[in-house]
Amino acid sequence: MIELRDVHFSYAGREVLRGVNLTIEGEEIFGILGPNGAGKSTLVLHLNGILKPKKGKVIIDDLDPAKNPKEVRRKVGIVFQDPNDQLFSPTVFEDVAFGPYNLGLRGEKMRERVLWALRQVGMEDYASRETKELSFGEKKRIAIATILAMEPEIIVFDEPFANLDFKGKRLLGELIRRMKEEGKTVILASHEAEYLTLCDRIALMDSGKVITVGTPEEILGNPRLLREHNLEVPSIAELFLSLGLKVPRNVEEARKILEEWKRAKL
Ligand SMILES: Nc1ncnc2c1ncn2[C@@H]1O[C@H](COP(=O)(O)OP(=O)(O)OP(=O)(O)O)[C@@H](O)[C@H]1O
Repeated sequence: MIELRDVHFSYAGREVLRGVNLTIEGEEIFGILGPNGAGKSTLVLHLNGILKPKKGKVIIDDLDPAKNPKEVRRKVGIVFQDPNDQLFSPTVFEDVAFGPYNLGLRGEKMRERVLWALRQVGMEDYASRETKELSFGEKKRIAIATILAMEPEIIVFDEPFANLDFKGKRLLGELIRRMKEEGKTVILASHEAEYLTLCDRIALMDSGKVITVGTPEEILGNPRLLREHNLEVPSIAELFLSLGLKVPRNVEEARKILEEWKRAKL
């Protein structure tokens, strides 16, 4: 369980988290939605002790990341917004192997883990490539693999879909759903509401505060609330709402809702 209790944080005296309260539990995909500068990345960096609250508390399964960063980092993996902050080895293999090596994996076991993680993001052919030569989107996928390779119970993605192509987005969406099925907690921070339709719950953040927490239907299906906080209404939400229909969470659900709607119209 992840709990944030009245978390305050300032950069050089400027308060950017102003009393954040949140509880995230068990197998769920939890979205943190907010405009640029809302404090999403700052909040995310509190989840494994990279940043420490100036006031308030973060608790991860009874552990305080500020006091037990090592234990917490085994549980919580964070995929940073910029992959250049995550990748530092000469080759892709070495970058992805860094985490498993530190967890004590060696030899064939480590190799298998690295190749498995690369497969999850569709990058299995990139193991021997030089990291610095990759495109931004390719780096982004490798950065995701470096975290997957450590098999954290809780995985946090900061703007994961930005700069990914169609295949990258599809694979990541499937991966996130699979991780939830495997019992993991997945946290997605984004300013783009359209990427959060797959969430079970979404916290809307603005100006360092959680404004409200709700289901995708409650948050994404509320264009007035989104616009009030300078967020774009997903076109799929706009379309379904204009037809008087529920906002779907994925293509299959959209198809079902439309089929029922067509049947009711006939
Ligand atoms: N290292 C830093 N030093 C000083 N101020 C910072 C630093 N990092 C972030 N800030 C400021 O803190 C506020 C919150 O930034 P943060 O990156 O957490 O927001 P965000 O919601 O993730 O934004 P975005 O959607 O643009 O990624 C912003 O006003 C930002 O300018």
